[in-house]
Amino acid sequence: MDKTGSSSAMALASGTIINAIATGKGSAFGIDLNVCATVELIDDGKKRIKGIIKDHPTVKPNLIETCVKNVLNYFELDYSATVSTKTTIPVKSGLSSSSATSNAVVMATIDAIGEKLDPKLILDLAIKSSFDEKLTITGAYDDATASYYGGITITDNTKRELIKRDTFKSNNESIEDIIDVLILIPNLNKNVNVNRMKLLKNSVAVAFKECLAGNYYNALFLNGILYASALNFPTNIAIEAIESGALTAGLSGTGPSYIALCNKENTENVKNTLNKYGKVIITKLNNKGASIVW
Ligand SMILES: Nc1ncnc2c1ncn2[C@@H]1O[C@H](COP(=O)(O)OP(=O)(O)O)[C@@H](O)[C@H]1O
Ligand SMILES: O=C(O)C1=C[C@@H](OP(=O)(O)O)[C@@H](O)[C@H](O)C1
Repeated sequence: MDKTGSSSAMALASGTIINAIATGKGSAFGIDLNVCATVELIDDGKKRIKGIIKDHPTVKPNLIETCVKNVLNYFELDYSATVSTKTTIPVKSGLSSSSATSNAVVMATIDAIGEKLDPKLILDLAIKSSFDEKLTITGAYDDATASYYGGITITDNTKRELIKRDTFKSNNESIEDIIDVLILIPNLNKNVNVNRMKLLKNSVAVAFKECLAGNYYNALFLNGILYASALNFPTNIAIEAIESGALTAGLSGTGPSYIALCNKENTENVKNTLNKYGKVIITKLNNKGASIVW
C-alpha cells in the first residue's frame, strides 16, 4: 500500500520560570534541545498506529500513538500510521519532554495529512493527548506554548490563556546569543506530590507577580526554592550556582533537573559547581520555536 503522506516536525524543551501546579498560572521558556517526530500515513482504513522511540527503548510509545490517533480522529480519517521520535531532551526530568513530544507529533501528523498548521489546534490536540496519557496536571499550557513558540510565555493554564510572550533581555536587547543555559540532571528521582505543591499557592503567587513584572531571574529563583522545598529537592544547589556566577538558577518543573542561566564568562565556573551533583548539559535559549523539518 502506498504511503498517503509523511512529515517530520521538531519542538523545543522548556525550562520553568513558574511551575503552574500550585496556582494554575505558569511561565516557561524555550531551550535549544528538541524532539523530532516523523509520521508516515497509510490510507488503508485499518487505523493501526505504531510508535517507535529510536533512542529511548525503555520509554513506552503510548503518548506518541495517542497524539496520532487524536489528530486522525479530529479529521475523521481511518488511516494507519507509523510514528517515530528522536530526542535530545532528557525524559522525565522537568524539561517538559512530554509537551514537546506532543507538539512535535501533532504537528507532523497534521502536516502529513496536508492540513493547515493552526497553532491553537496543534496545542489543543497536543495537550488533549498529554491529558489522555495522564502526563499533566494543569495541561502545562506554559510548557506547551514555550515549546511551540520559543522564548518566554506566561500563561493561565486553567483558562488556557497566553497572557504574555517575551524574551530574556539585557538593556532591552535580546540575549539569546550571549548567555548559556546549564541544565543539571542530578542523581535524584522525580516525585510529583501535587498536594504539597498546592500548599505553595500564596508564595508562588508572589513569584508569579515578579514574573509578570518582567523580573524573570528573581521569579525563576523564587519558584525553584519553593518547589524544591515542597518536593524535598536540595535548595542549596541553586544558591551555589548563583554564588559561582549564575544570573539565576532553580528547579525546573517538578524536577529533578535544575536550570542555571549564565553569561558565557561564568559558564565554566558554574558548570564545575553543578557537576558535583550530577550530569551538566550546556545549551542555549531558543526564541524560534517548533517547525516542520524538511
Ligand atoms: N522522545 C520521546 N518519544 C516518545 N515519548 C516521549 C519522548 N519524550 C517524552 N515522552 C513521553 O513523555 C513522558 C515523560 O513526560 P513527563 O513525565 O511529563 O516528564 P517531563 O515532561 O518532565 O520530561 C514519557 O514517559 C513518554 O511517555
Ligand atoms: O503538569 C503540569 O501541569 C505542569 C508540569 C510542570 O512541568 P514538568 O512536567 O516539566 O515537570 C510545570 O512546570 C508546569 O508549569 C505544569
